[in-house]
Amino acid sequence: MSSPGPNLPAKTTAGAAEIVRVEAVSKDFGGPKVLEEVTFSLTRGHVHSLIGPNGAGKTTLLNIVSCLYRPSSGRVLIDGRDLATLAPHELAVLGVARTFQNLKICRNMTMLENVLLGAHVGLQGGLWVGIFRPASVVRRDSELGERARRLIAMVGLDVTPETMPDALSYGALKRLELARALMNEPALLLLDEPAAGLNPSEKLEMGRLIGRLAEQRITVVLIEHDMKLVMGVSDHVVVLNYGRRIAEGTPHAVARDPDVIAAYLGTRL
Ligand SMILES: Nc1ncnc2c1ncn2[C@@H]1O[C@H](COP(=O)(O)OP(=O)(O)OP(=O)(O)O)[C@@H](O)[C@H]1O
Repeated sequence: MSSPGPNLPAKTTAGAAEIVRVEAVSKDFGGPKVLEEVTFSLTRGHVHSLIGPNGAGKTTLLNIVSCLYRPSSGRVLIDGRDLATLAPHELAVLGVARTFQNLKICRNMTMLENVLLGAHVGLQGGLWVGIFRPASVVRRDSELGERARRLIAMVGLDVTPETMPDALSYGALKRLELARALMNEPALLLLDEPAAGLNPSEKLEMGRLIGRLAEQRITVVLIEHDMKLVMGVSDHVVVLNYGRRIAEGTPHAVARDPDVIAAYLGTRL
């Protein structure tokens, strides 16, 4: 992953490039709407948090932005491309990666192999290339292996990459998932509750890690219930309640928004 060059512009909202636009998105599953006319846009290289009480529609929205669900109406544009025109596998080409609320780790594969699963490389050349492995394929595999090892270290997993997942703590497995999501050098990273189940020091470390990703110009969308983490790491927060966007803005602004305070029944954000 490349570091930002010295000439990269500082993070500003005004005039900064939009990477995602969610336009009047509604969703139902055959019953009442779980998302209703939700509109907002996300700025490249920023950390955006999607918050709201349980059942507000956060994961549904993330599933729409990652092409797992189609909206019932409205549309989502990534880099100006309407997701309705894309097949789900084309999302990786747009540079979108995600992690899930529940761990999706292959227990019978090493950490390294799990991270390598994040590399979207097809079997170019088919079976014969796979069997005879020309120099270009050997070189590609070795570069991917190096990249996976660097990412394992970057997310702070200080054990040999050949370690089996069963030897890792829950917090370490969350970081392993993050390393796998980074394997394809995403421009847009969608994280569904990356800190759920972590202890306070692991949460702090996850927050630092997310901040470092944004420094590398990766746009992060974070669903998170831990308000300390959200307030500490976000440039921009979108608040959903009963499927509607009730507020958006800086963490400071949304924490003082009366509608947001009411939605959280007075809970201090
Ligand atoms: N596949 C589905 N079929 C039917 N209803 C669904 C489906 N997925 C989500 N829902 C409903 O949509 C609503 C919003 O759910 P969603 O998981 O998006 O909320 P959330 O804000 O992510 O909640 P939480 O914070 O508890 O994870 C809920 O009422 C849920 O039951």
